[in-house]
Amino acid sequence: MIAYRNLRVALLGAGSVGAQVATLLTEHHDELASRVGAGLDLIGIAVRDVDAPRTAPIDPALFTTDAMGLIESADIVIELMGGIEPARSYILHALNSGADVVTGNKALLAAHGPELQAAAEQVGAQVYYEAAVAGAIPIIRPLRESLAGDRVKRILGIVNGTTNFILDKMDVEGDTFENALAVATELGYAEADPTADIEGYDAAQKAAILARLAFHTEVPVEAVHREGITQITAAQVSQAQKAGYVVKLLAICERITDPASGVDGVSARVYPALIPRRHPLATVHGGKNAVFVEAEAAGDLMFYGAGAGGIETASAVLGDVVSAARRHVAGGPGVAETTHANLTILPIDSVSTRYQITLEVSDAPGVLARIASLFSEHGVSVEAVQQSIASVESGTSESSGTATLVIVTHVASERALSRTVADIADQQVVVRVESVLRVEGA
Ligand SMILES: NC(=O)C1=CN([C@@H]2O[C@H](COP(=O)(O)OP(=O)(O)OC[C@H]3O[C@@H](n4cnc5c(N)ncnc54)[C@H](O)[C@@H]3O)[C@@H](O)[C@H]2O)C=CC1
Ligand SMILES: N[C@@H](CC=O)C(=O)O
Ligand code: NA
Repeated sequence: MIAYRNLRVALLGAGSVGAQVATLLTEHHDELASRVGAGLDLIGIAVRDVDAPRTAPIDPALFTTDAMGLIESADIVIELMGGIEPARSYILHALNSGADVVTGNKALLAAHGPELQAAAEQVGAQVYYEAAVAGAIPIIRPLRESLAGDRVKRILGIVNGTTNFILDKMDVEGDTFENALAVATELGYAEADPTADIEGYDAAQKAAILARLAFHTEVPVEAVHREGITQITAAQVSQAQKAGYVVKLLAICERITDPASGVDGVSARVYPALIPRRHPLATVHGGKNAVFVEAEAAGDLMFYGAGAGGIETASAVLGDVVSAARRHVAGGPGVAETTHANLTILPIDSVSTRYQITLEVSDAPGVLARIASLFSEHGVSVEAVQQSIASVESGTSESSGTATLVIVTHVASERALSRTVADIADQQVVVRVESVLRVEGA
């Protein structure tokens, strides 16, 4: 039985996700009301242009350009415009007006999360953001609530649908980067400016959010080491395939100890990495995401599903709307988030992992031994060396007198590895360092 007054829901933005949220809120009205114990009435949608053509069947009377006025009449405000301003001002206005806020805006949360959380706490409101990381996949709630009694050791995530879609198309279909990006944009996966996806900014924002929740520590997005996928070539993808790996853009959040100083802290980083094809993350195809969590007591957990897409992400948004509405009905404070652990955020230099280094070298006696000795001088242990294939296959080795060496190391520190690579690059017998890729999940 519904005893509570109907709750007034305002939506800001009617793009890929917002339009789906509006449709589901309307179509599922009665079902949601019975789950919450109160009707959820969509009272308006703030847009830039009320007359713009829409693909979703939304009542045109809901559209308004008066976002501030709409916010002031709402119990729950859903922000799905993206970007920093005016989203930040609208959310602060909503919180100060006593409304709970639901958002999928990871850019804003990564840049201004502490400010929004403080504003919410001050007025006893709550900010919900399940859609901000890995779209439809429940990962914020599991980290904030289900794993609140455990100790997370490491998170290894494919958290950007656009880049996973592109790399997967290059791997499985041999598609070009440009074509795959165009399709990902058409499917509604990409950000308004896809640079955010392909240069790793979006994944870095998500890594900052995940690390904050996992390690109870503020992690500024600027402290997340970031590399995108624009340097990944078709040749690297195909070489990885031959060697039994797949290239994935990974977000890694990890408790580590700096090998030089012994300082304990947190590493948050995003880069394209090689993963063995047998690893569960290697089977994540298309726009799908997966977050692999290693916790002290729980062991390994994997969260998998749609990381992007309008209707899929709308599911996560609606879950948050239901949580916010239930809190209104039941009363009481929301779920507390703590950043009391205050761990040191360690730079990329403090990280240790495995590496694959591809070199073009003179095809002469003693070269391999010289390269191997440089690894050993820097304390980097070599696991495997392969004399490639690529230059021989293309018939260039005989004509150019060069060979390709693919070297995989055991776990080494980033510092030792970069010194090794710098020394290798200085050798006369080395024509060029073709690529240095980290190997994860092995
Ligand atoms: N598309 C996806 O798969 C996912 C998106 N998100 C996030 O959800 C949010 C929305 O994403 P999309 O729907 O894909 O973006 P979108 O670009 O399709 O839609 C945003 C809409 O907001 C409108 N808008 C922008 N500024 C406005 C303003 N000042 N006033 C009124 N309307 C304004 C735009 O005109 C556009 O219609 C973003 O923060 C995005 O990062 C999160 C997870 C997945
Ligand atoms: N652009 C993002 C959308 C979801 O967060 C992505 O591709 O994952
Ligand atoms: Na999510």
